[in-house]
Amino acid sequence: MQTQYGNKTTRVAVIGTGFVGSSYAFALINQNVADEMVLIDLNKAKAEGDAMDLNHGLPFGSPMKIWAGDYQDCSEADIVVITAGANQKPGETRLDLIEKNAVIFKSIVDEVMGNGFNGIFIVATNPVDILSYATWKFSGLPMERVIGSGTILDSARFRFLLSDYLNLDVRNIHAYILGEHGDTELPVWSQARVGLEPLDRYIEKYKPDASQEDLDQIFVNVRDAAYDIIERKGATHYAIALGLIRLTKAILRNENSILTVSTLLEGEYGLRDLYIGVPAVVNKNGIERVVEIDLNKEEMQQLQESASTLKKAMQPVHDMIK
Ligand SMILES: NC(=O)C1=CN([C@@H]2O[C@H](COP(=O)(O)OP(=O)(O)OC[C@H]3O[C@@H](n4cnc5c(N)ncnc54)[C@H](O)[C@@H]3O)[C@@H](O)[C@H]2O)C=CC1
Ligand SMILES: CC(=O)C(=O)O
Repeated sequence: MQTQYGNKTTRVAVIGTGFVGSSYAFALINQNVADEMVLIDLNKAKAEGDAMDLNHGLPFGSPMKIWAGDYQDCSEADIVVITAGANQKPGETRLDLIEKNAVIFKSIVDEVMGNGFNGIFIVATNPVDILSYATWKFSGLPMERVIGSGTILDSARFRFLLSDYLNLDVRNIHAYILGEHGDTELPVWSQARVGLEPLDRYIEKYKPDASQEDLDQIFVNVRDAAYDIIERKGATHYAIALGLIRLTKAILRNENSILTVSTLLEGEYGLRDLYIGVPAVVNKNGIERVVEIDLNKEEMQQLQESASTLKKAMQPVHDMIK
């Protein structure tokens, strides 16, 4: 296959084949973006079963090599996607998962690096901002090669709910959620656009029955979507899987796409030494650059508060890297 990685065989390793990992794996076989996919899980039988099941679908799709493997297979991987670890139980916050998932991450990242991995990590496990920072620290890789899914999913939810409200194609809604992938995230209303129109102008002209209460509720529904879905079916996995695919493609196809991912800030937005969801250009090198969009005073304040919540919650990781 000819990809942006030239004629080299492209390999994605998925660590953790639970709801999120297996949904991602299923989506990947439909995208014709990687030549090989290796599935790794503590529960080896689950990874083997998934590999068998996915392989049986290949006659209906594009050629690909899929197998259940182990950490040695990461040495040749271009991307390692980590979706392993505990998920939220009803009522649990993402930050509640930090203690157990940080320990799991230490062992996974040590194994991956110990086997000579030299590619790009994509992290999805929660709390994703803190575990992306942990992966960067544990791996010793440059920051541009450790990317968290950040608010990629939240921005998608925001765009979908706005498109539904305005009865428009979601692809014409340009709006970001920034900050923690979690309870302190924030909507960037001041920069939201419909086509080329600022959202408030579009609403003024074409949606006179819109109300501030409706818009506030849209954000609440975005912020609380994980709780609402987990209450109903125990996990969220399809939309994040597609978000992770979007990120995978941006890397393997060298797209230079702007996505709201979790990345290390080194002074941007007045913040440093934490991973948090902001727009960034993603290409074959990973993070090419953070994009600093104009935030109004209230949004900037909310971002600072979100960052400060994350910094406080990072202590278990700092204790592990002392
Ligand atoms: N970033 C985001 O937007 C989203 C993140 N998530 C997060 O993704 C993570 C996974 O969620 P689910 O797939 O629903 O959980 P799950 O419980 O279905 O799957 C987790 C998998 O990780 C495996 N695992 C656990 N420890 C491991 C280890 N040391 N090495 C290898 N594999 C190991 C388990 O055997 C299991 O198969 C959770 O932290 C969840 O909160 C979920 C949805 C969206
Ligand atoms: C579980 C999670 O992080 C989400 O669906 O947003």
